[in-house]
Amino acid sequence: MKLLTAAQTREADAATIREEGISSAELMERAAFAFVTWLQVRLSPAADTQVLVLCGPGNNGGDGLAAARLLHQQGYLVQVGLLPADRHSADWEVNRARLPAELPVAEWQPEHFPAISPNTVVVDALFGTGLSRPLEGTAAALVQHLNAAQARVVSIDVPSGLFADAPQPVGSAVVKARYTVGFELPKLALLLPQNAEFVGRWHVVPIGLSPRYLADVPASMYLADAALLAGRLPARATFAHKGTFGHALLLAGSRGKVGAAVLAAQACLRGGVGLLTVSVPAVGYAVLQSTVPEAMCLPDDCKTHLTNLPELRPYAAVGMGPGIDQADDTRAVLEELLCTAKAPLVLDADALNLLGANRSLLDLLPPSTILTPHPKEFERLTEPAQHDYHRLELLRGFARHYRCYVVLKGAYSCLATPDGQLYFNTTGNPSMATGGSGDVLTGLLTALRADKRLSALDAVLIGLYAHGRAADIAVADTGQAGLVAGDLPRYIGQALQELTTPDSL
Ligand SMILES: NC(=O)C1=CN([C@@H]2O[C@H](COP(=O)(O)OP(=O)(O)OC[C@H]3O[C@@H](n4cnc5c(N)ncnc54)[C@H](O)[C@@H]3O)[C@@H](O)[C@H]2O)[C@@H](O)CC1
Ligand SMILES: Nc1ncnc2c1ncn2[C@@H]1O[C@H](COP(=O)(O)OP(=O)(O)O)[C@@H](O)[C@H]1O
Ligand SMILES: [K+]
Repeated sequence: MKLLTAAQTREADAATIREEGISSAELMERAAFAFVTWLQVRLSPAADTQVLVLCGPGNNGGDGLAAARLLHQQGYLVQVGLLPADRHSADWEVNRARLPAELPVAEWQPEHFPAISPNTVVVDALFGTGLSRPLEGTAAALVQHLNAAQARVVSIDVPSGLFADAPQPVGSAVVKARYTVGFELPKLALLLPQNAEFVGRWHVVPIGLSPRYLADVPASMYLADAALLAGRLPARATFAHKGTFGHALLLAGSRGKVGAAVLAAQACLRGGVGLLTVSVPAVGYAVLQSTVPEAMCLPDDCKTHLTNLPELRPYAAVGMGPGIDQADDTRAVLEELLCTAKAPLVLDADALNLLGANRSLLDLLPPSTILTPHPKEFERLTEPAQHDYHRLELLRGFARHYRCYVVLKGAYSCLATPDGQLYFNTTGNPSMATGGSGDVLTGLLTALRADKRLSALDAVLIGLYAHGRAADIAVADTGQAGLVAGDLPRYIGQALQELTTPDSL
Protein backbone atom coordinates (compact mmCIF):
# COMPACT_ATOMS: atom_id res chain seq x y z
CA MET A 1 0.00 0.00 0.00
CA LYS A 2 1.29 3.46 -0.86
CA LEU A 3 1.48 6.27 1.66
CA LEU A 4 0.16 9.51 0.20
CA THR A 5 1.04 13.07 1.11
CA ALA A 6 -1.74 15.48 2.10
CA ALA A 7 -1.58 16.97 -1.41
CA GLN A 8 -1.88 13.54 -3.04
CA THR A 9 -4.83 12.74 -0.77
CA ARG A 10 -6.62 15.81 -2.13
CA GLU A 11 -5.85 14.62 -5.67
CA ALA A 12 -7.17 11.16 -4.83
CA ASP A 13 -10.41 12.72 -3.53
CA ALA A 14 -10.72 14.80 -6.70
CA ALA A 15 -10.00 11.82 -8.98
CA THR A 16 -12.63 9.74 -7.19
CA ILE A 17 -15.22 12.48 -7.53
CA ARG A 18 -14.42 12.89 -11.24
CA GLU A 19 -14.31 9.22 -12.14
CA GLU A 20 -17.40 8.19 -10.22
CA GLY A 21 -19.37 11.27 -11.24
CA ILE A 22 -20.30 11.99 -7.64
CA SER A 23 -20.30 15.30 -5.78
CA SER A 24 -17.70 16.13 -3.14
CA ALA A 25 -20.57 16.16 -0.62
CA GLU A 26 -21.33 12.56 -1.54
CA LEU A 27 -17.71 11.57 -0.94
CA MET A 28 -17.89 13.38 2.40
CA GLU A 29 -21.04 11.44 3.24
CA ARG A 30 -19.22 8.20 2.45
CA ALA A 31 -16.32 9.24 4.70
CA ALA A 32 -18.64 10.23 7.55
CA PHE A 33 -20.59 6.98 7.21
CA ALA A 34 -17.39 4.93 7.31
CA PHE A 35 -16.26 6.87 10.39
CA VAL A 36 -19.58 6.44 12.19
CA THR A 37 -19.68 2.73 11.36
CA TRP A 38 -16.24 2.36 12.94
CA LEU A 39 -17.23 4.42 16.00
CA GLN A 40 -20.54 2.69 16.69
CA VAL A 41 -18.89 -0.67 17.19
CA ARG A 42 -16.84 0.84 20.01
CA LEU A 43 -19.49 2.97 21.75
CA SER A 44 -21.78 1.95 24.60
CA PRO A 45 -25.47 1.63 23.70
CA ALA A 46 -26.79 4.74 21.99
CA ALA A 47 -29.14 6.07 24.65
CA ASP A 48 -26.38 6.12 27.32
CA THR A 49 -23.70 7.81 25.27
CA GLN A 50 -23.07 11.56 25.12
CA VAL A 51 -21.17 12.51 21.99
CA LEU A 52 -19.75 15.98 21.47
CA VAL A 53 -18.64 16.74 17.91
CA LEU A 54 -16.25 19.70 17.63
CA CYS A 55 -16.18 21.06 14.09
CA GLY A 56 -13.72 23.36 12.36
CA PRO A 57 -14.42 25.48 9.26
CA GLY A 58 -13.20 23.16 6.49
CA ASN A 59 -14.03 19.72 5.15
CA ASN A 60 -12.78 18.03 8.31
CA GLY A 61 -15.48 20.01 10.11
CA GLY A 62 -17.84 18.98 7.30
CA ASP A 63 -17.07 15.32 8.06
CA GLY A 64 -17.85 16.09 11.71
CA LEU A 65 -21.22 17.68 10.87
CA ALA A 66 -22.22 14.72 8.71
CA ALA A 67 -21.06 12.27 11.42
CA ALA A 68 -23.08 14.20 14.04
CA ARG A 69 -26.24 13.83 11.91
CA LEU A 70 -25.65 10.10 11.37
CA LEU A 71 -24.98 9.47 15.07
CA HIS A 72 -28.09 11.45 16.00
CA GLN A 73 -30.13 9.29 13.60
CA GLN A 74 -28.81 6.23 15.45
CA GLY A 75 -30.15 7.60 18.74
CA TYR A 76 -26.94 8.90 20.32
CA LEU A 77 -27.13 12.02 22.50
CA VAL A 78 -25.19 14.31 20.18
CA GLN A 79 -24.17 17.94 20.57
CA VAL A 80 -22.16 19.98 18.08
CA GLY A 81 -19.64 22.68 19.00
CA LEU A 82 -18.52 24.97 16.17
CA LEU A 83 -15.21 26.77 16.05
CA PRO A 84 -16.05 30.41 15.19
CA ALA A 85 -14.91 31.25 11.63
CA ASP A 86 -15.55 33.89 8.95
CA ARG A 87 -15.72 31.38 6.11
CA HIS A 88 -16.60 27.74 5.69
CA SER A 89 -16.02 25.20 2.95
CA ALA A 90 -18.91 24.52 0.56
CA ASP A 91 -19.44 20.98 1.86
CA TRP A 92 -19.36 22.28 5.43
CA GLU A 93 -22.29 24.55 4.49
CA VAL A 94 -24.14 21.62 2.89
CA ASN A 95 -23.80 19.53 6.04
CA ARG A 96 -24.57 22.41 8.39
CA ALA A 97 -27.86 22.83 6.56
CA ARG A 98 -28.59 19.11 6.85
CA LEU A 99 -28.37 19.06 10.66
CA PRO A 100 -31.81 18.38 12.10
CA ALA A 101 -33.26 21.31 14.04
CA GLU A 102 -33.53 19.34 17.29
CA LEU A 103 -29.77 18.59 17.37
CA PRO A 104 -28.12 21.10 19.73
CA VAL A 105 -25.50 23.24 17.92
CA ALA A 106 -23.54 26.08 19.49
CA GLU A 107 -20.69 28.28 18.37
CA TRP A 108 -18.01 27.98 21.04
CA GLN A 109 -16.70 31.43 22.03
CA PRO A 110 -13.23 31.64 23.55
CA GLU A 111 -14.26 33.60 26.61
CA HIS A 112 -16.48 30.81 27.85
CA PHE A 113 -15.91 27.40 26.33
CA PRO A 114 -18.44 24.99 27.89
CA ALA A 115 -17.02 22.39 30.29
CA ILE A 116 -16.37 18.99 28.70
CA SER A 117 -17.28 16.07 30.95
CA PRO A 118 -14.73 13.23 31.09
CA ASN A 119 -17.64 10.87 30.36
CA THR A 120 -18.27 12.46 26.98
CA VAL A 121 -16.95 10.93 23.78
CA VAL A 122 -15.55 13.82 21.78
CA VAL A 123 -15.27 13.62 18.02
CA ASP A 124 -12.46 15.93 16.96
CA ALA A 125 -13.32 17.34 13.54
CA LEU A 126 -11.59 20.70 13.90
CA PHE A 127 -8.82 20.39 11.29
CA GLY A 128 -7.58 17.67 8.99
CA THR A 129 -5.19 17.59 6.10
CA GLY A 130 -5.92 21.21 5.17
CA LEU A 131 -3.99 22.57 8.15
CA SER A 132 -1.66 25.18 6.69
CA ARG A 133 0.06 26.57 9.80
CA PRO A 134 0.23 25.73 13.51
CA LEU A 135 -2.93 26.53 15.44
CA GLU A 136 -3.13 29.76 17.35
CA GLY A 137 -5.76 31.99 18.96
CA THR A 138 -9.20 30.50 19.53
CA ALA A 139 -8.41 27.20 17.77
CA ALA A 140 -5.32 26.64 19.93
CA ALA A 141 -7.23 27.60 23.07
CA LEU A 142 -10.01 25.14 22.20
CA VAL A 143 -7.49 22.34 21.68
CA GLN A 144 -5.93 23.10 25.06
CA HIS A 145 -9.37 23.18 26.68
CA LEU A 146 -10.17 19.80 25.12
CA ASN A 147 -6.88 18.22 26.17
CA ALA A 148 -7.33 19.47 29.74
CA ALA A 149 -10.79 17.84 29.91
CA GLN A 150 -9.30 14.34 29.62
CA ALA A 151 -12.35 13.13 27.73
CA ARG A 152 -12.20 10.18 25.32
CA VAL A 153 -11.32 11.84 22.02
CA VAL A 154 -11.62 10.27 18.59
CA SER A 155 -10.02 12.36 15.86
CA ILE A 156 -11.27 12.31 12.30
CA ASP A 157 -8.42 11.84 9.79
CA VAL A 158 -5.66 13.38 11.92
CA PRO A 159 -5.57 14.85 15.44
CA SER A 160 -6.40 18.51 14.90
CA GLY A 161 -3.34 20.71 14.82
CA LEU A 162 -1.03 17.94 13.61
CA PHE A 163 0.46 18.28 10.13
CA ALA A 164 -0.27 15.11 8.18
CA ASP A 165 3.18 14.70 6.66
CA ALA A 166 5.53 17.42 7.88
CA PRO A 167 7.18 18.51 11.11
CA GLN A 168 5.82 21.37 13.15
CA PRO A 169 7.17 23.59 15.93
CA VAL A 170 7.58 21.85 19.28
CA GLY A 171 4.81 22.91 21.65
CA SER A 172 2.17 23.57 18.95
CA ALA A 173 -1.40 22.98 20.08
CA VAL A 174 -2.45 19.50 18.95
CA VAL A 175 -5.39 17.38 20.08
CA LYS A 176 -4.44 14.35 22.17
CA ALA A 177 -6.69 11.66 20.79
CA ARG A 178 -7.34 8.19 22.14
CA TYR A 179 -8.06 7.02 18.59
CA THR A 180 -7.46 8.52 15.17
CA VAL A 181 -9.59 7.25 12.31
CA GLY A 182 -8.21 8.02 8.87
CA PHE A 183 -9.64 7.46 5.43
CA GLU A 184 -8.36 4.77 3.06
CA LEU A 185 -4.63 5.20 3.82
CA PRO A 186 -2.77 6.35 6.93
CA LYS A 187 -0.87 9.63 6.80
CA LEU A 188 2.86 9.57 7.53
CA ALA A 189 2.37 11.52 10.78
CA LEU A 190 0.50 8.58 12.30
CA LEU A 191 3.56 6.32 12.01
CA LEU A 192 6.08 8.50 13.83
CA PRO A 193 7.01 8.04 17.50
CA GLN A 194 7.04 11.79 18.16
CA ASN A 195 3.30 11.95 17.40
CA ALA A 196 2.22 8.97 19.51
CA GLU A 197 0.84 11.13 22.34
CA PHE A 198 -1.50 12.89 19.88
CA VAL A 199 -2.51 10.04 17.60
CA GLY A 200 -3.30 7.34 20.17
CA ARG A 201 -4.23 4.17 18.31
CA TRP A 202 -5.02 4.66 14.66
CA HIS A 203 -7.27 2.90 12.20
CA VAL A 204 -8.10 3.52 8.59
CA VAL A 205 -11.51 2.92 7.09
CA PRO A 206 -12.01 2.41 3.35
CA ILE A 207 -13.99 5.05 1.43
CA GLY A 208 -13.46 3.71 -2.08
CA LEU A 209 -10.88 6.22 -3.33
CA SER A 210 -10.09 5.83 -7.02
CA PRO A 211 -8.17 2.55 -7.53
CA ARG A 212 -6.77 3.95 -10.77
CA TYR A 213 -5.36 7.03 -9.03
CA LEU A 214 -3.90 4.93 -6.20
CA ALA A 215 -2.28 2.55 -8.69
CA ASP A 216 -0.81 5.30 -10.89
CA VAL A 217 0.28 7.96 -8.41
CA PRO A 218 4.06 7.98 -7.99
CA ALA A 219 5.03 7.28 -4.39
CA SER A 220 8.25 7.02 -2.47
CA MET A 221 6.68 5.70 0.73
CA TYR A 222 4.85 2.43 1.25
CA LEU A 223 3.14 0.51 4.00
CA ALA A 224 4.54 -3.03 3.97
CA ASP A 225 1.30 -4.77 4.85
CA ALA A 226 -0.15 -8.20 4.05
CA ALA A 227 -1.64 -6.83 0.81
CA LEU A 228 1.80 -5.73 -0.43
CA LEU A 229 3.62 -8.90 0.60
CA ALA A 230 1.08 -11.70 0.19
CA GLY A 231 2.44 -14.48 -2.02
CA ARG A 232 5.95 -13.00 -2.25
CA LEU A 233 7.63 -15.97 -0.58
CA PRO A 234 7.76 -18.77 -3.16
CA ALA A 235 6.38 -22.12 -2.02
CA ARG A 236 8.96 -24.91 -1.60
CA ALA A 237 9.33 -27.17 -4.62
CA THR A 238 8.72 -30.88 -4.17
CA PHE A 239 12.34 -31.78 -4.93
CA ALA A 240 13.85 -28.93 -2.93
CA HIS A 241 16.91 -29.87 -0.88
CA LYS A 242 18.93 -28.03 1.72
CA GLY A 243 21.11 -26.50 -0.95
CA THR A 244 18.04 -24.82 -2.42
CA PHE A 245 17.74 -22.52 0.58
CA GLY A 246 21.36 -21.59 1.03
CA HIS A 247 24.08 -21.97 3.62
CA ALA A 248 24.26 -19.02 6.03
CA LEU A 249 27.07 -17.92 8.32
CA LEU A 250 26.43 -16.01 11.53
CA LEU A 251 29.23 -14.22 13.35
CA ALA A 252 27.86 -13.60 16.82
CA GLY A 253 28.42 -13.66 20.56
CA SER A 254 31.11 -12.76 23.07
CA ARG A 255 31.67 -13.64 26.70
CA GLY A 256 28.42 -12.87 28.55
CA LYS A 257 26.50 -12.47 25.26
CA VAL A 258 26.47 -15.95 23.81
CA GLY A 259 22.67 -15.86 24.11
CA ALA A 260 22.58 -13.33 21.25
CA ALA A 261 24.24 -15.94 19.01
CA VAL A 262 21.75 -18.59 20.15
CA LEU A 263 18.75 -16.36 19.40
CA ALA A 264 20.05 -15.35 15.97
CA ALA A 265 20.85 -18.98 15.13
CA GLN A 266 17.40 -20.23 16.17
CA ALA A 267 15.73 -17.50 14.12
CA CYS A 268 17.92 -18.21 11.10
CA LEU A 269 16.92 -21.88 11.19
CA ARG A 270 13.24 -21.05 11.69
CA GLY A 271 13.56 -18.62 8.80
CA GLY A 272 14.06 -21.61 6.56
CA VAL A 273 17.81 -21.59 5.87
CA GLY A 274 19.20 -24.78 4.30
CA LEU A 275 22.35 -24.97 6.39
CA LEU A 276 23.67 -22.77 9.16
CA THR A 277 27.17 -22.32 10.52
CA VAL A 278 27.72 -20.09 13.53
CA SER A 279 31.09 -18.65 14.40
CA VAL A 280 31.32 -17.90 18.13
CA PRO A 281 34.16 -17.22 20.56
CA ALA A 282 35.34 -20.43 22.23
CA VAL A 283 33.30 -19.65 25.34
CA GLY A 284 30.14 -20.12 23.27
CA TYR A 285 30.96 -23.44 21.62
CA ALA A 286 29.35 -25.85 24.10
CA VAL A 287 26.40 -23.53 24.63
CA LEU A 288 25.62 -23.29 20.95
CA GLN A 289 26.08 -26.97 20.24
CA SER A 290 23.73 -27.95 23.03
CA THR A 291 21.03 -25.31 22.48
CA VAL A 292 20.98 -25.23 18.68
CA PRO A 293 21.97 -28.74 17.56
CA GLU A 294 20.81 -28.09 13.98
CA ALA A 295 23.59 -25.49 13.50
CA MET A 296 27.25 -26.24 12.85
CA CYS A 297 29.59 -24.31 15.08
CA LEU A 298 33.02 -22.82 14.38
CA PRO A 299 34.69 -21.85 17.65
CA ASP A 300 37.04 -18.88 17.42
CA ASP A 301 40.60 -19.30 18.74
CA CYS A 302 39.87 -16.58 21.25
CA LYS A 303 37.80 -17.48 24.28
CA THR A 304 36.02 -14.16 24.78
CA HIS A 305 35.36 -12.52 21.42
CA LEU A 306 35.69 -13.01 17.66
CA THR A 307 39.16 -12.63 16.22
CA ASN A 308 39.07 -14.73 13.01
CA LEU A 309 37.03 -14.51 9.86
CA PRO A 310 36.18 -18.01 8.60
CA GLU A 311 36.75 -18.92 4.94
CA LEU A 312 33.70 -17.32 3.29
CA ARG A 313 33.41 -19.37 0.10
CA PRO A 314 30.69 -21.82 1.27
CA TYR A 315 28.23 -19.18 2.36
CA ALA A 316 25.25 -17.70 0.54
CA ALA A 317 24.79 -14.94 3.15
CA VAL A 318 26.63 -13.68 6.23
CA GLY A 319 25.12 -12.03 9.30
CA MET A 320 27.36 -10.29 11.82
CA GLY A 321 26.74 -8.33 14.98
CA PRO A 322 24.54 -9.86 17.69
CA GLY A 323 26.45 -9.76 20.96
CA ILE A 324 29.92 -9.47 19.38
CA ASP A 325 31.15 -6.57 21.53
CA GLN A 326 33.56 -3.99 20.15
CA ALA A 327 37.09 -5.33 20.70
CA ASP A 328 39.67 -4.08 18.22
CA ASP A 329 40.34 -7.52 16.76
CA THR A 330 36.59 -7.96 16.21
CA ARG A 331 36.70 -4.66 14.30
CA ALA A 332 39.46 -6.20 12.18
CA VAL A 333 37.21 -9.21 11.47
CA LEU A 334 34.45 -6.85 10.35
CA GLU A 335 36.86 -4.93 8.13
CA GLU A 336 38.09 -8.13 6.50
CA LEU A 337 34.48 -9.25 6.02
CA LEU A 338 33.61 -5.97 4.27
CA CYS A 339 36.67 -6.21 2.05
CA THR A 340 36.33 -9.84 1.03
CA ALA A 341 32.66 -10.86 1.17
CA LYS A 342 31.01 -11.78 -2.12
CA ALA A 343 27.82 -13.02 -0.44
CA PRO A 344 25.16 -10.59 0.83
CA LEU A 345 25.70 -9.22 4.32
CA VAL A 346 23.40 -8.42 7.25
CA LEU A 347 24.94 -6.15 9.90
CA ASP A 348 23.43 -5.41 13.28
CA ALA A 349 24.15 -4.33 16.84
CA ASP A 350 27.88 -4.07 17.64
CA ALA A 351 28.81 -4.49 13.97
CA LEU A 352 26.95 -1.18 13.49
CA ASN A 353 28.53 0.36 16.56
CA LEU A 354 31.96 -0.60 15.20
CA LEU A 355 31.06 1.09 11.90
CA GLY A 356 29.91 4.17 13.80
CA ALA A 357 33.14 4.32 15.80
CA ASN A 358 35.28 3.70 12.67
CA ARG A 359 33.44 5.66 10.00
CA SER A 360 36.07 5.00 7.34
CA LEU A 361 34.73 1.42 7.27
CA LEU A 362 31.44 2.71 5.88
CA ASP A 363 33.05 3.25 2.50
CA LEU A 364 33.79 -0.48 2.39
CA LEU A 365 30.13 -1.51 2.69
CA PRO A 366 29.29 -3.78 -0.24
CA PRO A 367 26.23 -2.58 -2.17
CA SER A 368 22.93 -4.12 -1.02
CA THR A 369 24.21 -4.82 2.49
CA ILE A 370 21.38 -4.85 5.04
CA LEU A 371 21.89 -2.75 8.17
CA THR A 372 19.38 -2.90 11.03
CA PRO A 373 20.06 -0.05 13.49
CA HIS A 374 17.69 1.06 16.22
CA PRO A 375 17.55 4.88 16.49
CA LYS A 376 20.54 5.12 18.85
CA GLU A 377 22.68 2.91 16.60
CA PHE A 378 21.57 4.93 13.59
CA GLU A 379 22.61 8.14 15.33
CA ARG A 380 26.08 6.65 15.87
CA LEU A 381 26.26 5.99 12.13
CA THR A 382 25.11 9.48 11.18
CA GLU A 383 24.21 12.39 13.45
CA PRO A 384 21.57 13.26 16.05
CA ALA A 385 18.23 13.92 14.34
CA GLN A 386 16.24 17.05 15.16
CA HIS A 387 12.93 15.18 14.82
CA ASP A 388 11.47 12.04 13.26
CA TYR A 389 11.09 13.58 9.79
CA HIS A 390 14.73 14.63 9.86
CA ARG A 391 15.70 11.10 10.93
CA LEU A 392 13.82 9.69 7.94
CA GLU A 393 15.69 12.04 5.61
CA LEU A 394 19.00 10.96 7.17
CA LEU A 395 17.92 7.35 6.69
CA ARG A 396 17.00 7.88 3.04
CA GLY A 397 20.25 9.74 2.40
CA PHE A 398 22.38 7.09 4.10
CA ALA A 399 20.77 4.21 2.16
CA ARG A 400 21.22 6.09 -1.13
CA HIS A 401 24.78 7.10 -0.43
CA TYR A 402 25.99 3.65 0.59
CA ARG A 403 23.63 1.77 -1.80
CA CYS A 404 22.40 -0.26 1.17
CA TYR A 405 19.13 -1.42 2.70
CA VAL A 406 18.81 0.25 6.08
CA VAL A 407 16.13 -0.69 8.59
CA LEU A 408 15.42 1.86 11.31
CA LYS A 409 13.91 -0.38 13.97
CA GLY A 410 11.00 0.46 16.24
CA ALA A 411 7.22 0.32 16.04
CA TYR A 412 6.62 0.67 12.26
CA SER A 413 10.27 -0.13 11.50
CA CYS A 414 11.22 1.80 8.39
CA LEU A 415 13.28 0.32 5.56
CA ALA A 416 15.14 2.72 3.27
CA THR A 417 16.27 1.22 -0.04
CA PRO A 418 19.29 2.15 -2.19
CA ASP A 419 16.97 4.01 -4.56
CA GLY A 420 15.51 6.10 -1.75
CA GLN A 421 12.14 4.41 -1.19
CA LEU A 422 10.77 4.05 2.34
CA TYR A 423 8.75 1.03 3.48
CA PHE A 424 7.04 1.04 6.89
CA ASN A 425 6.48 -2.35 8.46
CA THR A 426 2.99 -2.90 9.84
CA THR A 427 3.41 -5.91 12.12
CA GLY A 428 4.76 -6.24 15.65
CA ASN A 429 3.71 -4.95 19.04
CA PRO A 430 5.28 -3.66 22.26
CA SER A 431 5.95 -7.21 23.49
CA MET A 432 9.03 -6.98 21.25
CA ALA A 433 10.53 -4.25 23.41
CA THR A 434 12.62 -6.89 25.18
CA GLY A 435 16.32 -7.72 24.91
CA GLY A 436 17.17 -10.03 22.06
CA SER A 437 14.31 -9.26 19.65
CA GLY A 438 16.80 -7.57 17.35
CA ASP A 439 19.08 -10.62 17.40
CA VAL A 440 16.14 -12.69 16.20
CA LEU A 441 15.65 -10.26 13.30
CA THR A 442 19.32 -10.55 12.30
CA GLY A 443 19.10 -14.32 12.13
CA LEU A 444 15.86 -14.26 10.17
CA LEU A 445 17.13 -11.71 7.65
CA THR A 446 20.32 -13.71 7.16
CA ALA A 447 18.24 -16.80 6.37
CA LEU A 448 16.12 -14.93 3.84
CA ARG A 449 19.19 -13.36 2.21
CA ALA A 450 20.69 -16.85 1.80
CA ASP A 451 17.57 -17.87 -0.15
CA LYS A 452 18.53 -17.10 -3.74
CA ARG A 453 14.91 -17.20 -4.84
CA LEU A 454 14.33 -13.83 -3.15
CA SER A 455 15.46 -10.35 -4.18
CA ALA A 456 17.20 -8.28 -1.51
CA LEU A 457 14.12 -6.06 -1.21
CA ASP A 458 11.74 -8.98 -0.78
CA ALA A 459 14.06 -10.65 1.73
CA VAL A 460 14.08 -7.57 3.97
CA LEU A 461 10.38 -6.83 3.65
CA ILE A 462 9.38 -10.43 4.28
CA GLY A 463 11.80 -10.66 7.21
CA LEU A 464 10.53 -7.50 8.89
CA TYR A 465 6.94 -8.52 8.40
CA ALA A 466 7.41 -12.08 9.63
CA HIS A 467 9.46 -10.92 12.66
CA GLY A 468 6.64 -8.66 13.85
CA ARG A 469 3.95 -11.09 12.84
CA ALA A 470 5.64 -13.83 14.89
CA ALA A 471 5.26 -11.58 17.94
CA ASP A 472 1.64 -10.79 17.04
CA ILE A 473 0.87 -14.52 16.94
CA ALA A 474 2.98 -15.29 20.02
CA VAL A 475 1.27 -12.82 22.36
CA ALA A 476 -1.92 -14.85 22.20
CA ASP A 477 0.04 -17.48 24.17
CA THR A 478 2.46 -15.36 26.18
CA GLY A 479 0.72 -12.02 26.73
CA GLN A 480 2.71 -8.86 25.97
CA ALA A 481 4.75 -8.66 29.17
CA GLY A 482 5.47 -12.38 29.16
CA LEU A 483 7.01 -12.60 25.71
CA VAL A 484 10.77 -13.11 25.61
CA ALA A 485 12.85 -12.97 22.46
CA GLY A 486 13.43 -16.71 22.64
CA ASP A 487 9.69 -17.24 22.08
CA LEU A 488 9.78 -15.55 18.68
CA PRO A 489 11.67 -18.09 16.54
CA ARG A 490 9.08 -20.81 16.95
CA TYR A 491 6.35 -18.56 15.47
CA ILE A 492 8.41 -17.44 12.49
CA GLY A 493 7.42 -20.43 10.36
CA GLN A 494 3.73 -19.67 10.78
CA ALA A 495 4.30 -16.01 9.96
CA LEU A 496 6.27 -16.90 6.81
CA GLN A 497 3.59 -19.34 5.76
CA GLU A 498 1.09 -16.47 5.62
CA LEU A 499 3.18 -14.81 2.90
CA THR A 500 3.86 -17.96 0.90
CA THR A 501 2.60 -18.23 -2.66
CA PRO A 502 -0.63 -20.23 -2.54
CA ASP A 503 -0.51 -23.63 -4.21
CA SER A 504 -3.19 -22.92 -6.82
CA LEU A 505 -3.55 -22.14 -10.50
N1 LIG B 1 -14.51 15.70 -0.38
C1 LIG B 1 -13.27 15.59 0.08
O1 LIG B 1 -12.37 16.18 -0.50
C2 LIG B 1 -13.05 14.83 1.31
C3 LIG B 1 -12.39 15.44 2.38
N2 LIG B 1 -12.34 14.86 3.55
C4 LIG B 1 -12.00 15.61 4.75
O2 LIG B 1 -11.49 16.86 4.42
C5 LIG B 1 -10.39 17.19 5.22
C6 LIG B 1 -9.58 18.21 4.55
O3 LIG B 1 -10.41 19.31 4.40
P1 LIG B 1 -9.92 20.78 4.09
O4 LIG B 1 -8.96 20.73 2.98
O5 LIG B 1 -11.12 21.64 3.99
O6 LIG B 1 -9.07 21.14 5.36
P2 LIG B 1 -9.38 21.24 6.93
O7 LIG B 1 -10.76 20.91 7.27
O8 LIG B 1 -8.31 20.50 7.57
O9 LIG B 1 -9.14 22.76 7.27
C7 LIG B 1 -9.06 23.74 6.28
C8 LIG B 1 -9.58 25.06 6.78
O10 LIG B 1 -8.87 25.48 7.91
C9 LIG B 1 -8.16 26.69 7.63
N3 LIG B 1 -6.90 26.58 8.34
C10 LIG B 1 -5.82 25.86 8.00
N4 LIG B 1 -4.87 25.98 8.95
C11 LIG B 1 -5.39 26.75 9.92
C12 LIG B 1 -4.91 27.24 11.16
N5 LIG B 1 -3.70 26.94 11.60
N6 LIG B 1 -5.69 28.02 11.92
C13 LIG B 1 -6.92 28.35 11.50
N7 LIG B 1 -7.44 27.93 10.33
C14 LIG B 1 -6.68 27.15 9.54
C15 LIG B 1 -8.04 26.75 6.14
O11 LIG B 1 -7.88 28.08 5.72
C16 LIG B 1 -9.38 26.14 5.73
O12 LIG B 1 -10.42 27.05 5.86
C17 LIG B 1 -9.72 15.86 5.46
O13 LIG B 1 -8.85 15.88 6.56
C18 LIG B 1 -10.91 14.97 5.62
O14 LIG B 1 -11.34 15.01 6.98
C19 LIG B 1 -13.15 13.69 3.73
O15 LIG B 1 -14.45 14.15 3.85
C20 LIG B 1 -13.04 12.78 2.55
C21 LIG B 1 -13.55 13.47 1.37
N1 LIG C 1 6.80 -1.17 20.49
C1 LIG C 1 7.21 -1.97 19.48
N2 LIG C 1 6.39 -2.29 18.47
C2 LIG C 1 6.81 -3.07 17.47
N3 LIG C 1 8.07 -3.57 17.37
C3 LIG C 1 8.94 -3.28 18.32
C4 LIG C 1 8.57 -2.47 19.43
N4 LIG C 1 9.66 -2.34 20.22
C5 LIG C 1 10.66 -3.04 19.65
N5 LIG C 1 10.23 -3.60 18.50
C6 LIG C 1 11.04 -4.42 17.58
O1 LIG C 1 11.90 -5.27 18.33
C7 LIG C 1 13.24 -5.26 17.82
C8 LIG C 1 14.19 -4.72 18.87
O2 LIG C 1 15.49 -4.72 18.37
P1 LIG C 1 16.72 -4.06 19.16
O3 LIG C 1 16.38 -2.68 19.58
O4 LIG C 1 17.93 -4.27 18.33
O5 LIG C 1 16.76 -4.95 20.46
P2 LIG C 1 17.89 -5.92 21.02
O6 LIG C 1 19.19 -5.23 20.81
O7 LIG C 1 17.57 -6.08 22.47
O8 LIG C 1 17.78 -7.20 20.29
C9 LIG C 1 13.18 -4.43 16.54
O9 LIG C 1 12.97 -5.25 15.42
C10 LIG C 1 11.96 -3.53 16.76
O10 LIG C 1 11.36 -3.15 15.54
K1 LIG D 1 -9.32 16.18 13.03
